Amino acid sequence: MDDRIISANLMMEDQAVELSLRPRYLNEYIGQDQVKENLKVYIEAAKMRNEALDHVLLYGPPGLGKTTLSNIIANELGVNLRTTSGPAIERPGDLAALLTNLQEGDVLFIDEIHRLNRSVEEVLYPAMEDFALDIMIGKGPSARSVRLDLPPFTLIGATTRAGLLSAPLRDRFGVISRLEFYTVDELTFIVSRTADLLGIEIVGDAAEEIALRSRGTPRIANRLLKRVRDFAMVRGDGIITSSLAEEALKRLQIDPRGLDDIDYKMLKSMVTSFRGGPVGLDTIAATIGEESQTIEDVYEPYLLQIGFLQRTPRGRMVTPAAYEHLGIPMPTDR
Ligand SMILES: Nc1ncnc2c1ncn2[C@@H]1O[C@H](COP(=O)(O)OP(=O)(O)OP(=O)(O)O)[C@@H](O)[C@H]1O
Repeated sequence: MDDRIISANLMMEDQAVELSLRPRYLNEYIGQDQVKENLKVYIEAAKMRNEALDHVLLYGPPGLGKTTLSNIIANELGVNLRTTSGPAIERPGDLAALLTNLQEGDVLFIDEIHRLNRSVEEVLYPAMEDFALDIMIGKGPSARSVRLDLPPFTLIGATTRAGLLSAPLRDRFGVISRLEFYTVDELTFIVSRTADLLGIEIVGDAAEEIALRSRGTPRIANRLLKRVRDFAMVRGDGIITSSLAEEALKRLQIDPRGLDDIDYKMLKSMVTSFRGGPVGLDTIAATIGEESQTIEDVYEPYLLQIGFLQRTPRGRMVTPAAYEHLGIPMPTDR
């Protein structure tokens, strides 16, 4: 059989599993208590008034469950969800087509909303504010604009950092919620829940073992669980015990704090080439051959969270805790 067909099938299976793992209602969504409690009130109030929920901006590092939460909001409201992403909407007409296909109360989810281009963003302003679409007819001096009414809808935007949005766009969201990294207890719960749903037997402290190395991120926790399951099937009897989990995670080169080789590369190059900093983000990126934005969105937030990195006005600095974790003595004159 054609390799591409096999991998396409595998991808579809993977996606189907992913979808079935997604919690569908707020009470199944673990953690993010503050965000959840507030959303419960806003959703309830919108339902009581029979209105569309105000527009919601969700921000936070990737894999914390922004897409999952948007699905839940639509389910809780009992409306349809249309999903798209900033880079997928190339022209104003693409957005107009999406908006005119919405039904009253529907949720439009735009992932990576900070990547919308300017001309598309401008179509979004009146749509968000007045549920209206301004269409230009003709060109040059005879051009005129026609206003088209849209059904009331809820826009949910997701982004890794709220600061990446232009101010006029950010101001048009009535609800702005930041998703936080999950605690080890919450992640342990998520790992156990996923294991249950996938019929994986996991015993003792193995779920916590995986949670500890998941960088506060459910997506990583679920991914590690699946890889550890592979080891359990091939090297053991399919049951994930604590010692098997530890062994498998070691082989996956994930250290006890969840750091991977890129974190190491970054911290070590800061230590060896820049005496631990301060050093600018772009310099770090160039030194280790990664995109600045990837470092800022994916790697740095967790390193800041666990206190291995510090942001100062003069650049990033490696902290004493990170030196200790790396087993490298800190320069005394720093
Ligand atoms: N709060 C949560 N409670 C339970 N399971 C969760 C939670 N958040 C995420 N998950 C699980 O983690 C999986 C992976 O998360 P997923 O990749 O869907 O995050 P996401 O919503 O795409 O993140 P983002 O949009 O923030 O990048 C989900 O399929 C779901 O099973």
